[in-house]
Amino acid sequence: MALRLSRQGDRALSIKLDTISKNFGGFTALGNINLEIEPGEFLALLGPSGSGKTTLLRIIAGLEFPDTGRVYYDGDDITDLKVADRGVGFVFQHYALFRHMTVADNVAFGLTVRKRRDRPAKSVIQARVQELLDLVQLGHLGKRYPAQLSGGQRQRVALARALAVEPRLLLLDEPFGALDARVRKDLRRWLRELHDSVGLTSIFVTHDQDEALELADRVVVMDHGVIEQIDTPQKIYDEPASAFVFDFVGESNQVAVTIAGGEARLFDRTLPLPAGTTLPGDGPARLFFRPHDAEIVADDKAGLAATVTLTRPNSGSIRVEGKLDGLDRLVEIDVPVEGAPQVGERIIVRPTRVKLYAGRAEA
Ligand SMILES: Nc1ncnc2c1ncn2[C@@H]1O[C@H](COP(=O)(O)OP(=O)(O)OP(=O)(O)O)[C@@H](O)[C@H]1O
Repeated sequence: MALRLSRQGDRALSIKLDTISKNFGGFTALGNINLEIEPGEFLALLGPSGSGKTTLLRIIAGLEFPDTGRVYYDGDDITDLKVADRGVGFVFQHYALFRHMTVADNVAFGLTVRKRRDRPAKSVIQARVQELLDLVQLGHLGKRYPAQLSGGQRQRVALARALAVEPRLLLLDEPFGALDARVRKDLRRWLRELHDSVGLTSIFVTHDQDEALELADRVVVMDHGVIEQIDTPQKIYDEPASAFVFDFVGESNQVAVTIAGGEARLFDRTLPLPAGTTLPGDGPARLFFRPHDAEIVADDKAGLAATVTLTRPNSGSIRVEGKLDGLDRLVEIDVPVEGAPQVGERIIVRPTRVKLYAGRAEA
């Protein structure tokens, strides 16, 4: 079916945030945020609870106003424009459907509440609602009430409702947060397809790194009201810009070392590092590596000594957990099933790919 919605592709909005900050009382929720979003981009705002994601999304929407800085849509300064005048679609986790209205009436809501002169004819609204329900694959459920739907179906209705007003920008705040893992995964893939077929600009808030990495064209990693990194999912994972990003995105091991004279030192010896590793300046540093970027070697000078505390299957390999010698830290690595060590065995772990960041670990 040809979708009229697909015409929005050429209308997708570009957004620019210029030195946005926001305080609540004495607390800085956002500090000097600069961000440019391309038309048609699918952007994830990723960060731990309280990092400022929702506040930033609300400022982009016009539900909240920044203390300083400007917001531009397609180059126009709309910082002071009210939410109702911005033409934005929302899907929020707790933004429930109207219980007393059918699914079709819920989807039609944004159109039926328009002033008479802007309101499409009843037959046009009906056709549009049907088209949207087909788009979210609920074409046969228009007469049902929200209580008669599953959680995933309700979120799809919420999306159809958000799209009904032909937004140029879709904002989603943890829209699948309350759903079980399986449904979340299905809806995620489906949402990405929907974004591509409708062709709008979408911004998605999540604290789930898998969701951000799987869905987004680019990921904005936030912590304490500042942006730590803006990059493609691949780069966020492979080239984390800070210790925070390395730790927050993906599984990681961390060891405190000291950099001196172009070497990384642990206790009284030099730790051999993979060729090409970039070292920070002299002083305390944090060494990170991912569980799949390590191997077990025989040479006890070639890596970190540990005692195996646990082994378990992990999608085709064996996850080995060990306690590092002399450190109050566990290490986790993935090794081939063949020749995997036993609990209690002493092993030497050699990281094959590491990142080092200046500074000490937070307590
Ligand atoms: N209206 C408000 N009044 C006071 N403080 C607020 C207000 N809104 C947000 N905050 C504070 O600002 C900080 C950022 O909140 P925000 O909701 O943006 O974070 P978040 O990253 O979306 O977190 P979560 O994932 O838990 O939703 C938090 O410490 C929060 O308590």
